[in-house]
Amino acid sequence: MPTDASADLWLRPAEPGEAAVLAGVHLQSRRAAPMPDPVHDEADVTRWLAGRLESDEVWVADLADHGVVGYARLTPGWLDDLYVVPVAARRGVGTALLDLVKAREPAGFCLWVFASNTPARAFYERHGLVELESTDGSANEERAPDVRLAWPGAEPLRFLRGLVDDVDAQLGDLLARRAALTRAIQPFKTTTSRDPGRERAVAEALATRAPELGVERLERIAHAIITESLDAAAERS
Ligand SMILES: O=C(O)C(=O)C[C@]1(C(=O)O)C=C[C@@H](O)C=C1
Repeated sequence: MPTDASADLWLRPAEPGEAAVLAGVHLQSRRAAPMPDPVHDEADVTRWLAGRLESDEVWVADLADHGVVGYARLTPGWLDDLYVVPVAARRGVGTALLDLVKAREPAGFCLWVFASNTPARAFYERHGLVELESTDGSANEERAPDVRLAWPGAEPLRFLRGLVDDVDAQLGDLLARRAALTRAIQPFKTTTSRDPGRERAVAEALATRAPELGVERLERIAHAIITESLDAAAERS
């Protein structure tokens, strides 16, 4: 389909045989951006994208004078890839792809961006995405800090509450596990008094995972969790 941005720009679904071309776009745009070096070579990326083309929704941007210059890859609720080659920069290709993704995922979606990629973060901010949590990168292949972003869609409150519900489901499981451990420890203790040193250490450990909250807040949160866990344990016995 032609885009509003330019009569020369076309967006169309990717074809099954395009993995090699898209791998070139992927690696060229990665190398031009302030991102960690790719951990996979072109052959690996091509093989991986060939698989993704079978399962994911992939849209390609074609510029009349350059051919394929960008692509976007979506899975339900996520924008997994959005890459534009440097030669096509500032021609509205990224915006056109992002607008298409918004139209395809009107309820909202998330994506990950490397923390170091400040141009991409500014681009997404200009386009109404909001930054969610930051990580230290230990869960990604590059081991580089990253940030989750959300486009909250047509009904932001509904979309963001859906994300809260997902996290609360995990938090509930973690609270159940933690309360059970607090209970299991008690019979092995020689005193029923609380151990402020241990509780401070718990808060400090939590702060390495949730720096946005800081040790003092986490100490209060841990205190409430431990108080209620001890109370629940006492009620059971
Ligand atoms: O480690 C202990 O001594 C516990 O009793 C467990 C626990 C906790 O739940 O983390 C609970 C109470 C103490 O004040 C400190 C820690």
